[in-house]
Amino acid sequence: MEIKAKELSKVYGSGESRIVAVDKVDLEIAANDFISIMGPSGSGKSTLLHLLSGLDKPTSGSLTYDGKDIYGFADRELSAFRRQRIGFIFQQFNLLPVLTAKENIIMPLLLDKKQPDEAYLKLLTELLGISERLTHLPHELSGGQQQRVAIARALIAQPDIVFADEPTGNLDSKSGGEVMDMLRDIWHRTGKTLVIITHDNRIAKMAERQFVIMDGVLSEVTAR
Ligand SMILES: Nc1ncnc2c1ncn2[C@@H]1O[C@H](COP(=O)(O)OP(=O)(O)OP(=O)(O)O)[C@@H](O)[C@H]1O
Repeated sequence: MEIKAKELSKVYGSGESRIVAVDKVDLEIAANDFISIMGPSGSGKSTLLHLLSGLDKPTSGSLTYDGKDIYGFADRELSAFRRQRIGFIFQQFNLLPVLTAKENIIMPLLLDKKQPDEAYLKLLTELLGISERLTHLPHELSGGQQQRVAIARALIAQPDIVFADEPTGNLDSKSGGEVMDMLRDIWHRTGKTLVIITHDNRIAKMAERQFVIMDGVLSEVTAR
């Protein structure tokens, strides 16, 4: 899937309190890209991620997925598109506390009344080292294990692209490193597009294409 953002901007407030959180971002993401976006706190990382993934609408500019303007979709169509084509990984894991690891993983499919492909579920959970933990509740798992469950959930519907918002932000450096190694391994094996935002330079450097964002202005730092 090819994603094209043209002059994408998000402005909050007006007058003295006007903030340009994302400033005319042009970005082309090819299928199979592994992209990192690094920037300090308040630079616009989360806002850009929300715009790129259709979670939020821009003030101006356009965004297409394989030529389709996703902001032109009706709300329900956009939600279904996001569930089926886009995976999300959050800093806070966002697992449902009353569901087991397996139930959390397959939740996106159940919302679309689909059954999981058991072979794919097995492959994913083995790759992520959580196959022995599937009947556990989130609070019975370590932070790193919870994030690995969240990664399986992001991938279960076989999306084209995965967005990760500070995926290691809540982990110590050892489990953060493991989570990043697994994400990179899965990216290699599946060829999905992966976009990670981070303020950690070591994580940013693991990506194939590296970007920085400052005051909402995005620039690529890798030579292509
Ligand atoms: N809903 C909102 N209303 C007003 N201003 C906002 C809103 N959301 C974000 N902002 C402002 O937009 C700018 C970019 O915020 P954003 O959350 O995208 O930064 P970030 O790089 O993700 O920061 P962090 O690393 O701290 O999460 C900041 O100045 C922030 O205060």
